[in-house]
Amino acid sequence: MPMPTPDESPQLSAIDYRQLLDEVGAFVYTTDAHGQYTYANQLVLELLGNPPLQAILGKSFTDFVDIGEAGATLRETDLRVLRDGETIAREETNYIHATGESLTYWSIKKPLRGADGAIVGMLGISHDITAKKRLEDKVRQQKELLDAVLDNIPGLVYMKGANRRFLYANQHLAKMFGRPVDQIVGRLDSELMPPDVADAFWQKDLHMLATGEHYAGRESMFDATGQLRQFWSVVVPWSGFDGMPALIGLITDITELQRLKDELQRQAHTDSLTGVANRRSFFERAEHEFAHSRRHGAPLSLIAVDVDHFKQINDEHGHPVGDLVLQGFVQCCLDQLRAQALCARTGGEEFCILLPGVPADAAQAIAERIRTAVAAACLSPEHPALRVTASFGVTGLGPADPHFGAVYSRADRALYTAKQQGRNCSCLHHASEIATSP
Ligand SMILES: Nc1nc2c(ncn2[C@@H]2O[C@H](COP(=O)(O)OP(=O)(O)OP(=O)(O)O)[C@@H](O)[C@H]2O)c(=O)[nH]1
Repeated sequence: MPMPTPDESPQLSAIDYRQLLDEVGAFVYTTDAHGQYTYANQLVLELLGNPPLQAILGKSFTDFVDIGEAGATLRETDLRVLRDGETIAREETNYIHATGESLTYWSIKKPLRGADGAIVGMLGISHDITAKKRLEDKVRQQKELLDAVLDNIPGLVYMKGANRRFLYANQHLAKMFGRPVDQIVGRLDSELMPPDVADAFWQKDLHMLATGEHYAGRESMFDATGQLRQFWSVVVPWSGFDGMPALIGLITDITELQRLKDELQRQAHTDSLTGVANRRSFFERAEHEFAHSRRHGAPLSLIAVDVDHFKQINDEHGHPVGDLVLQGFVQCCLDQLRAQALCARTGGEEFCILLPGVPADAAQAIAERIRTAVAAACLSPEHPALRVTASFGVTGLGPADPHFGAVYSRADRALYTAKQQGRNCSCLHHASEIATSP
């Protein structure tokens, strides 16, 4: 069917146009050059309180509706249209004092010109976008609220898509990467981390995306300042927007917690006065070394040491000096030992030195070296005349030793012999000697 030409289309009367304008769903009005109504559609009349059209002619919006200070802005805008001929399209929010309502419009105002081009009035079309605006405000507030929660929980939160790109990052994660959030969102994980690290994470991610399983585990990573940090990471698969799979991650920085745990563990294994291993830690490590030497047929020696007449030192110089002597004594021992040796305080003034890989004869030579160094040392600088000696019981692991306790007992007996022999000496008990003697 051929389309009618403009000339053939039915002519609309002024009344028809008015009815049409009442139906457009927007506020439509015209004013004269002074900003006073010359026409208003039904919606405008309803807004003004339903006066007849005749009653509003020659009057302006603010004659009907009190919008307080916003009235000045409104008049200023109208002036720009009526005086300067500008077309203005902008959002306007009017607080209606009578109802306490705040209404927001998207308003277009343009000058109406006469045949000579002079401005004779203004055409205004406004859409009520209050509901849309309220919805936007609500969404914005909810986003701000969510951001406040996610940025203030003490954790690194992110969302990553199945394409390896970050969909969300909170401020803590941004700080860890040393970049603003908008430089993280949309980026590939491999752009933010060393590729091998990103690939290792991605392997885990792939598994979760494929199986829907959750992940929880410890991870470590360098932060933006180059510090190695420890994390507890929990990752949960999510079906995502429009069914696009994604992963939600919550990472807790446990660096400090781990440091405290390590420190507590160190303290639990260390003698607080001398800084060497304590008795419990010594026996744990000794059992381990015993088993290792057995398996590999490697030598293992033990030196049991006791400071001579230590009670006398305490009695003559006081307990604090006794403490200093113990610390100085340990330093003397350590100075003579290699890193593989384990020096431990097993009692008040009793020490043990475990020597993995060292045969008994060589262990006695080490004991002698320590003994000579201790006897020559000044262990308490405030008492230069104070001389300290120690006795040493030495033994090596024997084929018949059923457990480390047997080695320890033999070293202890060797130490007793050294004490019996007048102190400040070392005594070696070979495993074979003990096996043959009752
Ligand atoms: N200053 C100090 N003294 C300690 C500590 N632990 C134990 N002692 C003291 O060490 C002394 C050990 O004395 P004894 O077991 O009689 O041995 P000794 O005097 O060294 O004599 P012999 O071993 O036979 O040469 C005691 O006086 C304990 O009070 C400590 O941490 N600091």
